[in-house]
Amino acid sequence: MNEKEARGGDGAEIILSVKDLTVGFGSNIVLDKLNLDIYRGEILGFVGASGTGKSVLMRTVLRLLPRRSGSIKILGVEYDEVSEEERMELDMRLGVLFQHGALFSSLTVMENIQVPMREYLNLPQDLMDELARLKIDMVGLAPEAADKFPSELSGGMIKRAALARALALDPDLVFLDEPTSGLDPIGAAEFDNLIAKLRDTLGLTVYMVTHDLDSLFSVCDRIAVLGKKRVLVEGTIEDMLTCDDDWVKSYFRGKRARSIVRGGDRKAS
Ligand SMILES: Nc1ncnc2c1ncn2[C@@H]1O[C@H](COP(=O)(O)OP(=O)(O)OP(=O)(O)O)[C@@H](O)[C@H]1O
Repeated sequence: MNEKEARGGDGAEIILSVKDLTVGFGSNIVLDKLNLDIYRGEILGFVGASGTGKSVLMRTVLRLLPRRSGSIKILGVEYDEVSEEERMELDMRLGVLFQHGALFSSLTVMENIQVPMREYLNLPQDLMDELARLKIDMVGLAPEAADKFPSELSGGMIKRAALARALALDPDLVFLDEPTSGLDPIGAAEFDNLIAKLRDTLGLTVYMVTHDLDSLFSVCDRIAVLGKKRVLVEGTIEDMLTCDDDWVKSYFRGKRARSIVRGGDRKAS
């Protein structure tokens, strides 16, 4: 299957397709024949109870963990079936923001953003500086942030710097692991707005593991729920609100969720 053939039923291009994926550690099977498609340009929110395997899935897709069986296709291409050179090209189309930012503490923001550039591209230093400055601006950081070390940044600035690094190679698909955790509600809402803006302006596809109900209600186009070692339900927030599964019901219709829905109603009226 090539890039153009990787399309869903409604014609949307499938950018990531996971089929019958099984991952385990010893006798602990974490994911069992899991299926998931992500469409170009969407923001997919990925939720599930703690310990259900959200990080394991993300790490397996990124080839940081081995799988027992199943297939993972990026833009219709199976990683295992391509040459080393093509694999590097695929890797360049993926950006990752790990939980807590995971910036190199001994490097400045500018140097952190240039790490993927050094790894994958052979560019002169002044061009890398210019590109890094563009990314810094793109994520809403002040130009002075370029020369700061992670220890000199606030939590929100660290997330933005890590996002700038994830965007360093202009990826098609970015993975965000709990991007708003640790931010106050205003910082979290600003970060959500930034993600939505980048999706709209760059055509990014976003895979966001999150526990943040505000993010799920405000920016996610589609939500997938992980449970019982597979994707239990997927759909829009409206689908989640009418779903009969007990965990989905308590998560999306619990007290915290109801206050968000009521808040939305108030804003709308
Ligand atoms: N490297 C590993 N070796 C052995 N077991 C692991 C490893 N990584 C994860 N697991 C196990 O896989 C299961 C799923 O873990 P995972 O971190 O993916 O959960 P999660 O859904 O991301 O949880 P949380 O929401 O708390 O971050 C857990 O039982 C965990 O102990």
